[in-house]
Amino acid sequence: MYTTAFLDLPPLRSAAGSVRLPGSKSISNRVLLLAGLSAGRTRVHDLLDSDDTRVMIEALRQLGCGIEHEGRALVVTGLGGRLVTRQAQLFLGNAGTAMRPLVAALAVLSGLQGGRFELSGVPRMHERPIGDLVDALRGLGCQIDYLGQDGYPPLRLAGGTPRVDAPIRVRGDVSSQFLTALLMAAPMLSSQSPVRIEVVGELISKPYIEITLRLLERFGIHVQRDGWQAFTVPAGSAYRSPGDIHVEADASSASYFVALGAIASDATAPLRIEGVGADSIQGDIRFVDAAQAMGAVVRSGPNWLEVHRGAWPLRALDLDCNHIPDAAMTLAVMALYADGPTTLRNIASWRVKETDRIAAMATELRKLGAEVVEGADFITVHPLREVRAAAIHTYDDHRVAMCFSLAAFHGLVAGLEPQPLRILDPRCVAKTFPDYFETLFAVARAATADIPVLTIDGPTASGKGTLAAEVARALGYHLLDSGALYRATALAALEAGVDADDEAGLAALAAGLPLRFEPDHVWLAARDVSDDLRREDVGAMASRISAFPAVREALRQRQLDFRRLPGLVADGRDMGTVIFPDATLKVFLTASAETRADRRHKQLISKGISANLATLLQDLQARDARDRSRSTAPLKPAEDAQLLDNSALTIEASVAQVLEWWAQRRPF
Ligand SMILES: Nc1ncnc2c1ncn2[C@@H]1O[C@H](COP(=O)(O)OP(=O)(O)OP(=O)(O)O)[C@@H](O)[C@H]1O
Ligand SMILES: Nc1ccn([C@@H]2O[C@H](COP(=O)(O)O)[C@@H](O)[C@H]2O)c(=O)n1
Repeated sequence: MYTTAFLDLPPLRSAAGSVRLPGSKSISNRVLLLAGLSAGRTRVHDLLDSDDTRVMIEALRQLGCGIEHEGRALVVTGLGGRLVTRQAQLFLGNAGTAMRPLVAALAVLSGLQGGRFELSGVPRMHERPIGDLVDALRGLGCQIDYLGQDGYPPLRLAGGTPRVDAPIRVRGDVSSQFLTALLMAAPMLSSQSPVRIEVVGELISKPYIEITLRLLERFGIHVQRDGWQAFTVPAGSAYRSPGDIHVEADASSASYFVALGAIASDATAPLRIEGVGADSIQGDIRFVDAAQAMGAVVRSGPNWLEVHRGAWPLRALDLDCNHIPDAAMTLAVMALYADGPTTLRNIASWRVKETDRIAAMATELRKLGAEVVEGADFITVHPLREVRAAAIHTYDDHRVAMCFSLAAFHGLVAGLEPQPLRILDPRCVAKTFPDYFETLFAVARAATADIPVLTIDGPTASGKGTLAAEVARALGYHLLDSGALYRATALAALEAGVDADDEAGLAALAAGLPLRFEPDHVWLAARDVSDDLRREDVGAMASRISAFPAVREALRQRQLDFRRLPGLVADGRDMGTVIFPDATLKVFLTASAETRADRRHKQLISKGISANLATLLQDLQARDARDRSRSTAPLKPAEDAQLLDNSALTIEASVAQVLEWWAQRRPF
């Protein structure tokens, strides 16, 4: 997951391959609560692991449900209708799918059995209306107090005397989650008589109610329906755990990849989406119809989709999106690639989601250069005719971040000069799809020259590795420690007894090294050699063999292969001069030999390795001399490098300086 302050996306050009999507948020949180209310154990497979499900799991744990991991499944041992904890303060982040159903379930339980529960969330949660649900529950006889502003969380649920002698009435035109919440809680009120719930006003987001009804069925509750206006839970209904239940992949998350295929995949290499398909019970699967109307070519199986571009530019749409409120945001970005203005209607619910999504989408699309018209319940987006480099504000809204990543393909629009795109606070995708950007980068392609590289070269122990790792972390970029390749060759040569003067033998060894890099670890075949690579004898051997042109050539392509989306920070001796001469920023890092010897000395001592400062200074000077004087790729600053002497700088100050130089080269 990207936890950086921003993520820069270079211009993207195509997409191919296969993605497996995380579980549906809507299904995950419904299943968790139903499992928590049922008696016995429910083994939940393919559960979404995200911010919103974590708050639900934590709430269930606080309420006394058993939560255990069994392999990759989560086992919930439910309450069986009996409260074991009568008091709790539950923090539910910004998860509407946790807040609304828990309010209903705990209001009913505390009314029937006594108890006092406080439910709160992040500040935005306290701006998301819940008054219609509270009114319905109060109408039943539940006691609920607002702890902040009337009509909004936080709330206190403090008992009461719930009765179902009259139908429960709830508004359906603000959020369908209110009805979902009541449907999931209703079985607890059905011991004596049926529970009838009547919807006041036009019910929005009906497909989400369909999910609720289907999942209630799986848990033994057979709701009788009167169209979309009234629902009856029969008398004597009781939650029954299905034992095992599988969560299908998230259809709303699939929308980004369906759109990606429509924009950037061709028929010879379509984009394949695993985990959700034609048999999905999620309403957002209907996004596929909208994408097809815009020109996508889609094939599907029960739990997979395959998508590629059909019409280009895409065809403009005028669509009532009430049935796909979440996925419709993706259409707003697809509209940039259409042949005319696209209007998305009946989307008033966008205004009370994680943020005011109509305002957010309009503001950010305009930043890119698009013409946008917004109304109370619609948005019209015109295709891009000009484009600007833009830093997209994401409003702590996962869907804003995910759908705007698709704007990075604007270079595919005829006549547009591609511009970099910045997604601010990319971590917000953790709400439903923590690995969204990693998944995107696994299938998206950019021109190699467009993938930014920042190089840090310099002599031994100048702090290149430390600086490079920190800068890569701040930017969310990949990291290449090129010295590790030379060290691995040296280690393999020492262990195989290859002579330090045998250039051809060393080059052959380098070319065939079974090397694998993981964060903070380097593997040689099945062995973790991270510590061995830092040995002084290995460093000395690396310094000798790195002078051979054939060895350098053997390692060249491996280094180039590190240039992957979204970008690379590379440290070594010749990163800026030879391997990545087109790097966006080249830093040449130095420190006095004494300072460097002292740092290396401390580094070794801290690892429990004894070392002599004078010997270290001598070795280091010898190694510098060898690196500087060799004929191939000698250690020297690139002509366009920024020089940084960090003898008197802290690590933090060095990192800040490099990030400042980087920022100066960015258009944001
Ligand atoms: N600016 C700095 N101030 C103080 N210590 C630093 C600074 N930069 C790095 N160091 C410390 O110096 C030591 C050597 O740093 P590092 O391993 O990053 O150097 P390097 O140039 O990558 O070395 P090598 O070329 O041998 O791989 C580490 O212990 C690191 O914490
Ligand atoms: N791009 C590079 C990186 C390293 N070397 C040589 O490898 C030795 C070990 O490198 P460290 O950065 O891990 O110390 C080093 O002494 C260099 O001789 C290189 O040539 N080019």
